[in-house]
Amino acid sequence: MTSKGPEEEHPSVTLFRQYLRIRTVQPKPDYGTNPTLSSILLNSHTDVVPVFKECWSHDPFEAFKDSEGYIYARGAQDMKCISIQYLEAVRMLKMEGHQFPRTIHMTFVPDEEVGGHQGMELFVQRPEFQALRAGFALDEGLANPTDAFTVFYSERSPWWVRVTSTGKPGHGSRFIEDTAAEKLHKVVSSILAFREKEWQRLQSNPHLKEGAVTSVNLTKLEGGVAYNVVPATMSASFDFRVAPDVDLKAFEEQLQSWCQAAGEGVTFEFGQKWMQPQVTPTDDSNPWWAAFSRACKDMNLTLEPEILPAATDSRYLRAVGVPALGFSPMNRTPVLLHDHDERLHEAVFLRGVDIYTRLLPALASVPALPSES
Ligand SMILES: CSCC[C@H](NC=O)C(=O)O
Ligand SMILES: [Zn+2]
Ligand SMILES: [Zn+2]
Repeated sequence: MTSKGPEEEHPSVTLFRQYLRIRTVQPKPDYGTNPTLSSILLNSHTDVVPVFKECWSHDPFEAFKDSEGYIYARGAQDMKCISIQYLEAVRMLKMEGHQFPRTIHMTFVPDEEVGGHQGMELFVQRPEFQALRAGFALDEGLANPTDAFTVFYSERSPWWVRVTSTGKPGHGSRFIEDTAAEKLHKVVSSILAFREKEWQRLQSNPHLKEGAVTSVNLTKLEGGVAYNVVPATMSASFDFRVAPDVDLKAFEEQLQSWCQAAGEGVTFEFGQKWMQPQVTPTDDSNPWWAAFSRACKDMNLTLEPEILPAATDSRYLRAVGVPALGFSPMNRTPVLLHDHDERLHEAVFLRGVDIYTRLLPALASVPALPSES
């Protein structure tokens, strides 16, 4: 039992012996890092979105691997792949005995898919978060079907808006004026006309990517009690995703004026209203970007920097001053997050581990910033 050679040694014993080799001797313990420098935060969320099981080729929680190597599961792209890739890359680097000036932290947070309000939004306000001293963060991005890799340096601001219209009720057989439905229809038309304008702007400019324009969808209509009763109130809910260069105050005034123009008794409320869009600079003035893009270049990876159309926990990190990049190392992969048959090829997954084993040393070795010296 005790005389086994190294190849047979119990992994717990190996880990114990590795730990013993780190010279954490007081009064100058070598904790393996330069604790005066800010750290690298590798963030991932553990929750996934629901499934329509009957629309899947395989049980979405079985992680079935087909004969070609595609792994089918909810979370295969969003974002259980990345959680394990971080862990595997860090494990490899530790196994090879690497140490870097900056500490690498990993966070596995809940509730991203429902807005992060009980997750990252709270966490960034906690002393435990401050204690991590994060200087830079990596978080999720999206797959890219081409050879290139997409990297997200900002996100659109989610604004969930419910417009409520009130008007004259009455019998369904009559020509009633000033009804809730008629006024709601006007607001819906104004907002959908704006949607069309943004869509055309996106279509007509090949340099613009989806995240650079504002999108909106009508996602809910509520109201009414019976065919022959004109209701006194009706509402429409919209999912706006506001581009980061939009003047948010002016945009809110625009919403106000669409409602006003529809008539009396039309109001709106927010279900979600993000007011702190931030952009992580993607030029060499940002040393984190310089290290990230240089490491990618060294691996011959083509990067496509974009604004994320949706919202992730990166917005909370950026809002408290931690520059963040959204990066899911999945090229040649269709974007299947939240979709039926979400899947990832095992070779793409494994390459992602390799990519992180190159990225992490580069990021964790960024020299002291002017603010850190
Ligand atoms: C705006 S809170 C919801 C966050 C959600 N994130 C991922 O899909 C999204 O709808 O973008
Ligand atoms: Zn996600
Ligand atoms: Zn998601």
